[in-house]
Amino acid sequence: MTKLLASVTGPAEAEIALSGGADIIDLKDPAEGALGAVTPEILAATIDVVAGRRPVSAVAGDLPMQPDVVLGEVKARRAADFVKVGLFPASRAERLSVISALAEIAREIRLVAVFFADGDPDFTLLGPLAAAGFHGAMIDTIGKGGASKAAGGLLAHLTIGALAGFVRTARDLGLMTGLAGSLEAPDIPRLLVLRPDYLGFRGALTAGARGDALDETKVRRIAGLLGAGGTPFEAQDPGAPTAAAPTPIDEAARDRIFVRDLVLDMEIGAYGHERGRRQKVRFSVDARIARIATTADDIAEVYSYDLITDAIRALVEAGHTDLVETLALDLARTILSDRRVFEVSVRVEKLELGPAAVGIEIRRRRADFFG
Ligand SMILES: O=C[C@H](O)COP(=O)(O)O
Repeated sequence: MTKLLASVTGPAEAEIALSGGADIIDLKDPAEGALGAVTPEILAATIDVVAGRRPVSAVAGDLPMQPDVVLGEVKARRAADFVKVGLFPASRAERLSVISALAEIAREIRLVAVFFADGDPDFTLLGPLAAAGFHGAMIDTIGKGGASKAAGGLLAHLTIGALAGFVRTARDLGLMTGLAGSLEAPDIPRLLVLRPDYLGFRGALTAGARGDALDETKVRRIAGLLGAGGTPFEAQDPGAPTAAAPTPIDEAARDRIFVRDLVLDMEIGAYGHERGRRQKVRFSVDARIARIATTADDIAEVYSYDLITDAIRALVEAGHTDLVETLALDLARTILSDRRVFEVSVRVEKLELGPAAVGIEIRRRRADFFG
């Protein structure tokens, strides 16, 4: 299950984060920048208060990409369970020099590299990070609050497809994965689809601005959304299938979320002439969900069509697919992995093969994939 990383300023906020249900206590000074570090003394005091109840991570600071500087700051925080090291904008050679300098301590200190979605992220560095012995890799944003908040968080800078590629590659390399960057409640179900090891929050957990104190109610709400797998409606779904035999659909208890006629260019087809080029494919998806409560006005509580378009785009960006059948099944499986969705129809049409659109339409229920 995807865990909640909560960035706190010290022992007092660590207690609030723990009471609210955070899984990882992450030390950070928001006044000092995206990865503003707390002092080793505050780190020690927080580790004392947390007392092993949860892992404690610490950021090394907003640092220049100079090996000696980074190495020194990381070593000063070796008491933490994880130390997060930012890969700030710099040349590839400079970033690589920092990564290889850290290899000497990667056996004794669990290192997590932080890419910045708005800071020239270079995911080809995932291989060198794994080779250097890093424990994990995550994405965050440098811009926080104010004007940059208006510019949006993580999803304003990287597509779901790019994030899916990051999580997949990092996981294949054996790295723990995390995503963060001015995340808000509605982002949670969209990112849970990617199954990162954790999502990181600060701004969404405070009473107001990012520098304000942590608010336990807000931590609890975000923890609840993560713990529910982004599926707060599950308990209200009276007709959720539990056995292999399909239950009859109670039409009155269902609502419908749809995406119609989304046309994207993608690599698809089993013929030689279809390889190495993109062609237009039209997607239409109709998802049956538990009836939405008449009081629901919070996007975080409602299954969103964003989840459908995200799933389509992630599959399209994942690379060549031979068959529309495979594509339709993968899409149906992804959409039904959200427990709020009871049944889905997926239509995939290739638009450039002849005078007519050709393709497939399938209808599946949760029990078809998940028993
Ligand atoms: O590591 C996670 C960050 O502290 C996230 O902070 P933010 O949600 O304010 O961008």
